[in-house]
Amino acid sequence: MRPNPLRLGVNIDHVATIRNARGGDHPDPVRAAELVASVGGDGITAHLREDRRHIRDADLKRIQEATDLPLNLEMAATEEMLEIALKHMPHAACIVPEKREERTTEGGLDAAGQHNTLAPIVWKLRDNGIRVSLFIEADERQLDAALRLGVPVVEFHTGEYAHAHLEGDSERLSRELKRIADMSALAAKNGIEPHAGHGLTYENVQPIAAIPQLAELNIGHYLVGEAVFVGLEQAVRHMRELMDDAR
Ligand SMILES: CC(=O)[C@@H](O)[C@H](O)COP(=O)(O)O
Ligand SMILES: NCC(=O)COP(=O)(O)O
Repeated sequence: MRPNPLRLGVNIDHVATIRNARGGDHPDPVRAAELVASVGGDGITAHLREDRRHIRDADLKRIQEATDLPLNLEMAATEEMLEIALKHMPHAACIVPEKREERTTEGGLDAAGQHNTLAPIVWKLRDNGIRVSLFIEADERQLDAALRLGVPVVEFHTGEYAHAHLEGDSERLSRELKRIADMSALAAKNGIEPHAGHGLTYENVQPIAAIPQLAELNIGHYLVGEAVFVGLEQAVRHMRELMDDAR
């Protein structure tokens, strides 16, 4: 069986982090989105955090106007974010868990424990034609909950996998990889399109990219960091090559 094509969504949040460090307008995440489009990235991901620590409201419209690439808006499950999503109508909305004090998204969304909170938000987005995705751990209980919510897409949080790789813990790494592979197969079998992302790098991306059912990887922090040394275009191109080789 030939695996599905694997899309690369580039998360440009941390271009905005650098911009915000000085309060001006440089570097502009919109310019990053244009560069991603020019080198064949498949989509732009942007997380409008409740505390606006990187992407800001005004960036969304500017990103949408600057490129034709589909925008995947990462958002917390709140009324405020729902309203913003409905105003901007991104191609996709990925519901993520959010804690103000966290350094980054530390785990997956508890879709199983929050069905009643998530359901009206998921349905409202879906009824307005936005492709809804849930950012969850690769775990059967969470996948079941995603099925019950009727979402077309889940994105598996690869943070634990990335930590295991960083720490050189090969046993944990194999375990994490297996659960992402198993849950990707189960999602696809049940008609949900599996995506993955968080903490992916040149060094750890290939085993994930080789999972045949995965349709999209969303990668940001590492690419923006690497862009400091080689430029964003080259960083995206190289990531794309590694993903294609792994396929
Ligand atoms: C949900 C997720 O994983 C992304 O939004 C990404 O990591 C954004 O960066 P921060 O988590 O650092 O805000
Ligand atoms: N959903 C994951 C994402 O968009 C990118 O995460 P990271 O590569 O910035 O860790």
